[in-house]
Amino acid sequence: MDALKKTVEHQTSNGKARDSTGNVRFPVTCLTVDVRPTKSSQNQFEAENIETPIPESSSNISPSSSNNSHSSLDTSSSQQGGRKRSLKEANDIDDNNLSTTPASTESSKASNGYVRGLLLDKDEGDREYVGTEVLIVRGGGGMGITADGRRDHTKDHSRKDSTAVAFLNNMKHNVPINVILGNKNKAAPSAIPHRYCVLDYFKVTDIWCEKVNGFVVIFYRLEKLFLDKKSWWAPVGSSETPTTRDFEAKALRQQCVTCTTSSPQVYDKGWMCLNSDCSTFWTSNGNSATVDLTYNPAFLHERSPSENLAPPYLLKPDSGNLCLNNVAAGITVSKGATRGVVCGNCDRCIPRKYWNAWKCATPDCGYVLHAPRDVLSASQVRTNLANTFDGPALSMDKCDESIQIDVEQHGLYRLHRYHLAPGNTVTHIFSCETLNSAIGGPNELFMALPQADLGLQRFEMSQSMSPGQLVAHFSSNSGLPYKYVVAVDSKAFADVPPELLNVLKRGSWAAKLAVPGKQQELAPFNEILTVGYLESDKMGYHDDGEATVGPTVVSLSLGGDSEMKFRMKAKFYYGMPKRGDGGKSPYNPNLPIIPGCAKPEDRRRLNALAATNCTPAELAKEAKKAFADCKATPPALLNLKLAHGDIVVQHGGQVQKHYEHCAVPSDKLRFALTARHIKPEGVASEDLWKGELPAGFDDAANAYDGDMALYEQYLARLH
Ligand SMILES: O=C(O)CCC(=O)C(=O)O
Ligand SMILES: [Fe+2]
Repeated sequence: MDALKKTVEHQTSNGKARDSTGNVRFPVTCLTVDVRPTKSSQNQFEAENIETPIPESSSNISPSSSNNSHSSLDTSSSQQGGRKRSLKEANDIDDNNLSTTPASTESSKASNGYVRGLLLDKDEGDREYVGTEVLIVRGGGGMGITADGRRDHTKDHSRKDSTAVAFLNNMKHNVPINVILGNKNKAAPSAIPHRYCVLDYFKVTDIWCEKVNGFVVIFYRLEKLFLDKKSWWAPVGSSETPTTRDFEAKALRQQCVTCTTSSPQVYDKGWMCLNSDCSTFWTSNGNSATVDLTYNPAFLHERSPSENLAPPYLLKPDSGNLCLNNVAAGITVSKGATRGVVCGNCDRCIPRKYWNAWKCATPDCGYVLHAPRDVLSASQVRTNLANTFDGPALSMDKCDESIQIDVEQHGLYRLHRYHLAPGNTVTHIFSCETLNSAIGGPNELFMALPQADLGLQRFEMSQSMSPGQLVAHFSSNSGLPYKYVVAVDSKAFADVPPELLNVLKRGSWAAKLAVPGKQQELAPFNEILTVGYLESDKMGYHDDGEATVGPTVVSLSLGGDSEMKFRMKAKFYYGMPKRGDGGKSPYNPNLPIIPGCAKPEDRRRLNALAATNCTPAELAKEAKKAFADCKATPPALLNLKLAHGDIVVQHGGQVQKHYEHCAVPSDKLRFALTARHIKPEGVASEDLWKGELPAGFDDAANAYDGDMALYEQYLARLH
């Protein structure tokens, strides 16, 4: 049975899409939707932002036909990113090619050189055309703010740009594109019923160059792949699809006498050479083309026969049921399954907001599709089985030379304590196979968690440019309510599955090892945040330094591997919030020079200069010179390679104040269970009971002891 799963990840375009008011003008971008069918013909959308602004319509032809079926994409799609970061930061997982802010070039690479889908939404500029069977769209990139303050083309497009190469590949290899229309598109021939609606499959028929604002811009003509049915977006009352078509009727195509390139007659004013390399490009009788152009009706009316090639999957499902039970284990955690499905009742696209189900948000629809609960073992989701020895694990962590490390062994656990500042540490406690497979250990915990009713869901980002946008990872809170960017309800410890209390005990054990001799500083943990990462989910850079949270944060990692990276916040790394922003955030001589920061010698020199009576402009000039060769984003100074069963303890206010961390899982399913001490004074009195632990929980006899008996057994085997 075919069904459709789709999503669009809305991503900012690295600040480029902000208008003069500083608001992100979303969506000015065109998202390519990478559509990949699975074995079971479930159709899956994976979106990539190809940053293609679409110009406004200048003309419309009268539409044809009638069929009101449509599929829609919900705006509440998931966002790569994390808990409490700004969107800028959410998109800012910088090093090791982990950028989540692809420029158009990167997107095309990610689509393997083909355009899989095209989103046409809020548009700008001229000459966009959205007909019922033909589209004319402008390629992305090359936009900027003009001297008179308008957003327009400020750079030439090149046929070598990855977007252009991808469209050309689609045209030459006859690969269809799934087109989605947003309801902010002014060129749409009829009202678009949902925020995003799937139009149909289209093929690329022509690619040519024009001039917009004096710059070369590449245009694409797309034609509906199958012409037998009236397009659902045709205006009501428009004529039906003709039963016969004249496929021979073509617009004029003429070879240029200067460059011999053939161009179609796109505009009714007459033919022009549309090869941007030609000296006669975009001229008519020796004069540059005017701007008040209307399309050549013959070019718009051209049609080519439907292809013999059937599309790889149905864009609109013929049934709402996904046969997920019949497919390989892991489908519900694979990237495709992290996306939306089309509602079986009302065609709306439903994001996977809940761990266990897709639930349609259309009022009174009531459609729910349950995600089967695959019971996966940790070894099924781990691709890198490096830490699967019986004895203490090997370390693969990396850290900057400024960071001192204590290496210890506690039973079968290896412990690395990284000193970011005196009394401020990040401790990595490495597990191993013997510990993981112990009774009540990480293997059991990992298999039990997805079955437990933790209420995991993707919450809405409060700072999203697109209301309703969801964070990428699933989370649920237990114990005292933990307030960060998303409003997460909390389950009382009295009501949580025993596995979470087991995690809490392990966390307390780990914190005592990580922060030796400071037992009195360790306020008891009274909250656990469970974060579930499906394939490709990650958490962007953020800190855990909320005022209501104690100084010790401990996380247990279960399932897939992950990197956990720590970097200094830009302000502390460079001595200014952001390097190279034209002096808007000037160098601040009062910030501490922390070991591991960029150019400490220059910082000292700048600070000495600041202590003289130099002007702010002189200081800014010197700072600009000193940091001219620095990358804009600080590098990770500590990169922990977390494996199943590993525990990380962050301790000390400066870890959160001066540094930020991110989690980048590499496998299909991972949980991070993070315990904190929430200061009760910030919690509403009616919620305080939620943090109360069952009687006997704190008894020494019930505490986790680091599985010391297993260590003894291992030693006995060694000797
Ligand atoms: O996924 C992880 O290991 C880290 C999670 C985290 O940083 C957090 O929940 O604050
Ligand atoms: Fe965190």
